[in-house]
Amino acid sequence: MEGRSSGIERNLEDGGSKALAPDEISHLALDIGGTLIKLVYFSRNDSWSVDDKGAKSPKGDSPLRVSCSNLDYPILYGRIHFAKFETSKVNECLEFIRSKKLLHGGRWHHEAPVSDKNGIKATGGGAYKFADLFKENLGLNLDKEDEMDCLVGGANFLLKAVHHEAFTYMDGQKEFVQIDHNDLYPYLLVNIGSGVSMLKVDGDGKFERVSGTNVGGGTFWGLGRLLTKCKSFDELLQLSHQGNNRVIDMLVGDIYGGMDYSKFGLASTTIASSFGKAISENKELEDYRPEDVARSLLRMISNNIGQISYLNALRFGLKRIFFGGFFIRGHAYTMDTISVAVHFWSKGEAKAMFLRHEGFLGALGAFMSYEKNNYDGLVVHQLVEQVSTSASYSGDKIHSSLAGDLNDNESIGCSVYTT
Ligand SMILES: Nc1ncnc2c1ncn2[C@@H]1O[C@H](COP(=O)(O)OP(=O)(O)OP(=O)(O)O)[C@@H](O)[C@H]1O
Ligand SMILES: CC(C)(CO)[C@@H](O)C(=O)NCCC(=O)O
Repeated sequence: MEGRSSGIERNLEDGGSKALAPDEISHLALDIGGTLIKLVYFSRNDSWSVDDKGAKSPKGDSPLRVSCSNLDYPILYGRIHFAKFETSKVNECLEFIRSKKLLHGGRWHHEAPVSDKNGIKATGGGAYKFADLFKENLGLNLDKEDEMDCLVGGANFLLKAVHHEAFTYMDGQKEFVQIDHNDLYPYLLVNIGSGVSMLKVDGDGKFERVSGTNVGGGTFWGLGRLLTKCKSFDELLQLSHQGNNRVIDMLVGDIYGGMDYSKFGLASTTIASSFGKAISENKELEDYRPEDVARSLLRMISNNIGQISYLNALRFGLKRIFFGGFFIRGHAYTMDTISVAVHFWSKGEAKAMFLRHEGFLGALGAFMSYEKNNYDGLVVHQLVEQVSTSASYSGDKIHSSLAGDLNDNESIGCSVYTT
């Protein structure tokens, strides 16, 4: 995973490697998962400002203020930035935070209580596992937020605040979904990370973790690495593009002599048994093309997750299923497989939807949880624009990111106020 093995940052407004002045950066939040660390922070930017109607005004301090609980706060303009790192290379994350001076930024208006000095919001299992490492290396206290709370907080925030966040994907067609804020709940949130969590979401902070499966993104990457000798997740995904799963999967037609099993709606092309052909042929792993193995594996795991998701949606009578987590990576074949599985099993009743900021739900939830504090809370007042550039960070170099990977080249322009 050359160039991507280090931190990957989206849309560096300052041109990339230059660290922003410390007081321009704040509200750093982390989601430290089993495979990836996701990092989100706000950078203040006075080079543009936007009024309530979305009109831009010239550089300078904003005259706008917002009233909240009888208090008056100045509105600040800037961007929410996203970055990710491999958890196994946590030191690169530490170095990124250090080199970009992310931890000194921040407290604009109030002095934080002494106990909270140098504290940042963090979620995911790594917030526990790496607490000492962050403390020893950066002097940083990880203020732990529950990972499911954060997933739901992040998903609700994105669905309500970001235009064109959710979309369907079927037969190569991507269609953005208009979210009706008054008719968002209930929905099923399926987060496909290393493992998979399924949550029934009924409102802000109102949810239940209804299911999960250990066959998730970690399974795809782990098994795929062993079977194909791929060196990176992106390479494995790329391989799967070129593969043909029918070489390894046993299809209904293979069993039925080329015919459909139409009595039960099973077309001859339906997979009857993932990897099923590998038992009947006198072949070793080396005799299969890694492309075909990668394709079968991706199909097997996506299908399985789609099916379990459908069953859980059925359990609770949910029609909308939103999929997040970095397993998806905006990858057409993955989304198509999940969509077809949901469509097939629900007979078109349930809809699979995907999120543009799929992998950052937890980190955004942790970021939004600053708002809950009664000091130094950050309230996103308005999301203004969506700008894409093709920049990624590795050490102090900028690389261009993978084409089509929405999460690798974005930050969100926004106005905020701090309470
Ligand atoms: N660059 C990458 N390197 C490794 N895995 C990747 C990469 N990009 C996407 N993935 C996939 O994303 C998965 C991790 O997704 P995500 O970051 O959402 O979960 P996590 O937070 O690490 O896991 P968990 O929530 O289970 O602790 C990996 O298991 C892999 O399938
Ligand atoms: C353990 C977590 C929550 C860690 O993020 C995740 O990897 C997961 O949901 N795994 C699936 C566990 C299960 O429900 O079988």
